Amino acid sequence: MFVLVNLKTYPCDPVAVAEAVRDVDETTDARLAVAPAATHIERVAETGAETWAQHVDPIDHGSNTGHALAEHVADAGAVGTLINHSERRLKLADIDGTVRAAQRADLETIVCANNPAQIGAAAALGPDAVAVEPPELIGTGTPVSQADPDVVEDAVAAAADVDPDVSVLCGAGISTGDDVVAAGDLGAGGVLLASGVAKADDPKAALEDLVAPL
Ligand SMILES: O=C[C@H](O)COP(=O)(O)O
Repeated sequence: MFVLVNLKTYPCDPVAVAEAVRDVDETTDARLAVAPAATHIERVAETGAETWAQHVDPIDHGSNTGHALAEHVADAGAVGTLINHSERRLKLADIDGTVRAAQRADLETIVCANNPAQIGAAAALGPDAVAVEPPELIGTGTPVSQADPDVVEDAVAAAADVDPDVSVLCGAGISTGDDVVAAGDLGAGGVLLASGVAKADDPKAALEDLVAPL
């Protein structure tokens, strides 16, 4: 299972969380990675933790003030990027352009979507993976894998119909190892989570609990 921890803009220490991700990753067969804010990518990547961007823009080198260029994100140490997170929604053409920009910079891609129909459309754009996240469950602590198992199963089916090589993650409210196991039982290849680790008093203990049953 792939466990990707999105730090959003939570007021945690990104380097400390990254060190915990790195250390716990060495104890498990699961794959752990962390997605810090753009300004923290370089420091986080220097810890040795697998580092992802939360967003890049569908642009090339040039006159793009205030944008995140895929090549810059890769140079800073990121190996992949989230695209179209529920808190950073894009138009369809921009999702497509961002997947191409990330591929140009050799960044792995996960396109996020709200529901199975959008997952099918996202999978058609050729990312490495898609992530289904019902927005109403994000940050609630109520795990999608238990509160809305149908949305996960339907997302897995929708992606497989389009491209069986596109992996499916699920996210929203995931915070325990049982939630991760439930996600795997529904066909997900990983989980995308944030508050369960970023807001935990002890992020390393939270990570250890997430991977304990795997
Ligand atoms: O990127 C992560 C998701 O939005 C889930 O957030 P959450 O784990 O706080 O519900």
